[in-house]
Amino acid sequence: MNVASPPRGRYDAGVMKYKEMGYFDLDYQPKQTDILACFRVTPQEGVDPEEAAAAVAGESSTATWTVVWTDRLTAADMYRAKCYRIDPVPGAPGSWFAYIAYDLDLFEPGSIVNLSASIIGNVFGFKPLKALRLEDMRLPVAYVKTFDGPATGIVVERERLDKFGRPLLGATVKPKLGLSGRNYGRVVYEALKGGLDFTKDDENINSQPFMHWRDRFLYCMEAVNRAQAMTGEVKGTYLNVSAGTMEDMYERAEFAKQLGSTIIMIDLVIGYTAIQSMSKWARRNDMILHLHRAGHSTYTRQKSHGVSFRVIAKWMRLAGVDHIHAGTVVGKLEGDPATTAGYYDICREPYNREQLEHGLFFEQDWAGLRRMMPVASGGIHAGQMHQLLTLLGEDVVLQFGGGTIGHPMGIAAGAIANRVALECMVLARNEGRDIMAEGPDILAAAARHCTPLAQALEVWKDVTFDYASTDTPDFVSTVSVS
Ligand SMILES: O=C(COP(=O)(O)O)[C@H](O)[C@H](O)COP(=O)(O)O
Ligand SMILES: [Mg+2]
Repeated sequence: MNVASPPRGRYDAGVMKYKEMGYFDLDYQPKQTDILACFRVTPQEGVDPEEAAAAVAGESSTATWTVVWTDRLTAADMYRAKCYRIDPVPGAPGSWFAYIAYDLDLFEPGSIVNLSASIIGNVFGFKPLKALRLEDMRLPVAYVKTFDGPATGIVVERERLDKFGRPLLGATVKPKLGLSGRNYGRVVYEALKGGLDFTKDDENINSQPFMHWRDRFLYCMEAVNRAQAMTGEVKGTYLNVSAGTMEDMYERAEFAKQLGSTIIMIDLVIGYTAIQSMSKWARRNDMILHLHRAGHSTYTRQKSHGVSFRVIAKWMRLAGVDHIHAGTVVGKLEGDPATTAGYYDICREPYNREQLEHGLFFEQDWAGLRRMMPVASGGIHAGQMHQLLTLLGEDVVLQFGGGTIGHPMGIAAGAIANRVALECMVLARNEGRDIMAEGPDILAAAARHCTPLAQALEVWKDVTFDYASTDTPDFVSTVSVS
């Protein structure tokens, strides 16, 4: 900001640089209880990066554009966020990583909405900045402990489903809009009978004229019950309870419970408060809570501006969802391998160490909060099973929508192909084989005894989504590679 005349005393009326108002202090040692944030700051031409970083600290905590004497009625020195470190972004001239510390007292306990109203409230529109991105946050244990976290978590989900030692398999019903309740239920039945553990509503299935929500829930649960009886396995279908009001969502969730569903689903676009409310409901009602991250790419995908998905994943673990879409790497949607590995760590580790190569700028102690099951979904098929298992590990739901329902011999055949591909790959891995190298051979060998798998491999053999990722970590490697 342009400041005309040199400042007088700290609390004299007038405009003063943010740096001089106390929002920039490279000597500040963050406290264990501070909330930390790393922003990628791209100032406008001619704006001092340190002043820009101080402005971010100021505008996301206590500051306004001019000195206000009422600061003196508060513990202003403590309440001011402080930029305590600033580094140029490697390979991106004109951008800086600014590390900012916030005192815990600035935030209401147990409220993502309050946290986000400060950290991403209005600072992203600040004129002296060309662009701003929230890269990562460190949430202190003292703050983590004010949230309940996931109601169910990975361990209890596996216990309830009685499924161990392999990824879970799912499918999004397609086409995503237009099916009647009865035809929709047929898709669910075929997919579950064929060998999937879960089917799911898509993000935009709520209660449309072609299929009201009660029709969908009734036909889906009939399909689940029949498939369970057929296979002797526990099955589920994520009933999307997202709706225009909380009252509607509660009504839908209650009906899902009444029908015996093990799992319900919500979309990220319902908002943080609604997500936390549904999490509390899920905890009270022993329900697994699936979150579709619908809408996230509008602000997560570009490196220079927005909020990284790793921050959203952290907020969602606090807010308490059990499943979260976290990317596939090999599928149709954005997903750099290193960045995606960082998201999966946030979901599944009890403690994240700082790992710049995965985009994790801070260590994060989850303080006993349960773990989220990451969901890999979007343009994946049986021919990628070795890559999926290697890249994503075992505690993950692999969801093949088109890759089940698009099978040339029908939905059940698509499900069989996926189940056989998964089981042969898990077996090969457990036998110590190098599945990344031998994957195609392992699948081909299994396909000799499984026509549906042979057909799936044939029809999708050339399908890859090989595009450059937009969101990759920027860091200087400290590991020397010889
Ligand atoms: O409908 C699908 C996938 O369908 P299909 O399996 O037919 O491609 C999901 O909405 C996306 O996976 C969401 O993406 P993300 O998981 O990245 O948020
Ligand atoms: Mg979808």
